[in-house]
Amino acid sequence: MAFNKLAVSEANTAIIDGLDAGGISAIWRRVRAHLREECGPALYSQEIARLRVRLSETGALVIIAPSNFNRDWVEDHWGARIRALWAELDPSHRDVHLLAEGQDAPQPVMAARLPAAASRSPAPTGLTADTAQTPADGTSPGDARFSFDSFRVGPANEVAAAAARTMVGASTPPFNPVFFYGDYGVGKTHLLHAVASAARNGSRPRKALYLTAEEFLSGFVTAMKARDTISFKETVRGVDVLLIDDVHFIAGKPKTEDEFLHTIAALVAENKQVVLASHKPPAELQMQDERLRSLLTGGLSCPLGKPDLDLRRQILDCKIAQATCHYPTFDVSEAVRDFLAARITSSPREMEGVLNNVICRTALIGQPVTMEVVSTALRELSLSSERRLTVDEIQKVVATHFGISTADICSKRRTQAVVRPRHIAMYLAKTLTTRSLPDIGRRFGGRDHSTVIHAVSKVTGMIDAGDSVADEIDALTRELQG
Ligand SMILES: Nc1ncnc2c1ncn2[C@@H]1O[C@H](COP(=O)(O)OP(=O)(O)OP(=O)(O)O)[C@@H](O)[C@H]1O
Repeated sequence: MAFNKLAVSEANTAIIDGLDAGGISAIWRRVRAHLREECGPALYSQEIARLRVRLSETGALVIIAPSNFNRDWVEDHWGARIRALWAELDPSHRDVHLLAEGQDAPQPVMAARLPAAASRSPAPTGLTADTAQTPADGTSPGDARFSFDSFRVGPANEVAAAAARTMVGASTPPFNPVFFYGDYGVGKTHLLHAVASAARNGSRPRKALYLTAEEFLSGFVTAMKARDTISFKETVRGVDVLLIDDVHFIAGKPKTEDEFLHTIAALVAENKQVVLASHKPPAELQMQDERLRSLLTGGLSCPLGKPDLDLRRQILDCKIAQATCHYPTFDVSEAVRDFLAARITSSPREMEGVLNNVICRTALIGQPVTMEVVSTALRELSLSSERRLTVDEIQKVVATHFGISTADICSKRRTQAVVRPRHIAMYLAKTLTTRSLPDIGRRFGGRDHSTVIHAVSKVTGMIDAGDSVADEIDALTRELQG
C-alpha cells in the first residue's frame, strides 16, 4: 500500500493541535523508535525527527513535514513503513496522511471536489477523481516515481505489466475487472498508480480514481453517517477507471462488500475499467458474498511474483537513479549493485530500505559507497534472506562448478585450481550466510578467521577491479538461491 500524500489544507481539515485521542503521541513515539532503529541515527535526525503528528477532526492521522522536499522524501522512502508500523501499533488502524508544513493545497480532501455528476454539493466522502490536472491518488501528473517508465519488467511481473499497458491503450476494457495479486512490496501499488497516471495523461484523458480499500471503506462509512451515500456512489461510479488497492481489507465486512460488489458491477456494466490489487488471488479472499467472489474471479487475474536477480538489479538501478536526483554525489559501483541485487531477495521494498540506510551512511555524510557500508546496512536491517543456505551447500555448488571436490576446497592444497574456488566459496559463505568468520574458517578445514578475511577482501577487490569473477559469483549465487 502506498503512503498517501493527500492534498490537505489546514483550513479544511481543522487539524487539532495537541489532541491525543487514542494515545497517538505514545504510538508516534513507538513508530519513531522503530524508524530510528531501522534507518540509523544520522538519517533519523536529518529526515524523520522533525516530523510531527496530528489528528484531524475526522480521525485521520496527519504527519506534518517541515518542507515539501522532506515530505516527498519521507513519502518515497519511509511512507509504506510508517503506515505498516502504525497499523501494527494502533488497533483502530487509522488512515495516515502526509502534509508539508503550511502547505497551500489545491484540493482539500474533506471538502471533496466531485466529478461533474456530483459537483452540485460537496460530498462527505473525502474522495476525488479527476483527469490529468488534479490526480487524487497521491501522485502528481508528471510524477515519474510510479509510472510505467519507472516500472521494471521481468518474468515475475510481465503478465501483469502487459495487462496494465493493454488496458490503458484500449478504448473499451479488454478484461474487466483486472486483479493484480502478490506478496508485500512486489509492485502492485506501483502498477495501479502507473495505470491511473497513464489513463489521466493519455491522448484521450480519462477520469481515474485510485483508492485503498481502507479509503473506500471509510468513505462509505462517512457517507452512511452523513446519510449521503448517493454522493459516494456518484463519486466512485462516475469515473472511467477505478483502481482499488488492498482489496483483502474489504473481505469479511458484509456492508462494504455489498457496496463494493455493486460499485464494480455497475462500472463493468458501463464498460468502465476496474483494476484491483490484493495480497491474495480473488479465489482465496475470504469474501462472504459469493457473488463478489464470482465477479472478481470472472475478470483477469495477474500474479506479481518476487523478482529474480536480473529484475532486482534493474529495479535497484532505477531506485539509485531516482536517489541520485536528490543526492547527486550518491555513486554506486557496478560491483556494489551486483552485490545488493544478489543479497536482497525479499522484495523491492526492502531494497529501498537498504538504499536509504546506505544513503544515510554515505551521501549524507560525504562518504563513498563501499562493500563494507552496504554489508553493514544489510546486517542491520537483517536482510540476510539467504541465511537458509549452509556453508556445506556453498562448498558443494562451488566445487561442482569448478570441477573439484569439496575435500579439495577444505584441503591445505595451494594450487591455483583450488585456491580460487576456495576463496570464492569463502566469499559466498560470508555474504550469503550469517556465519561468523571464525565459524566459516572452521568449516573450511579448520582455518583461522584471518584466512577468511583475506579471501573475502581478495574476491571483493577482484570484483571492484572488474575481474570476471563477478560473473562467476553471479552465476553461483543464482544457482544457490534457486
Ligand atoms: N517492477 C518494479 N519496478 C520498479 N519499482 C518497483 C517494482 N516493483 C516494486 N517496485 C518498488 O518497490 C516499492 C514497493 O512497491 P509497491 O508499494 O507497489 O508494492 P505492493 O505490492 O503494493 O506492496 P503492498 O502489498 O505491501 O502494498 C515501491 O517503491 C515500488 O516502486
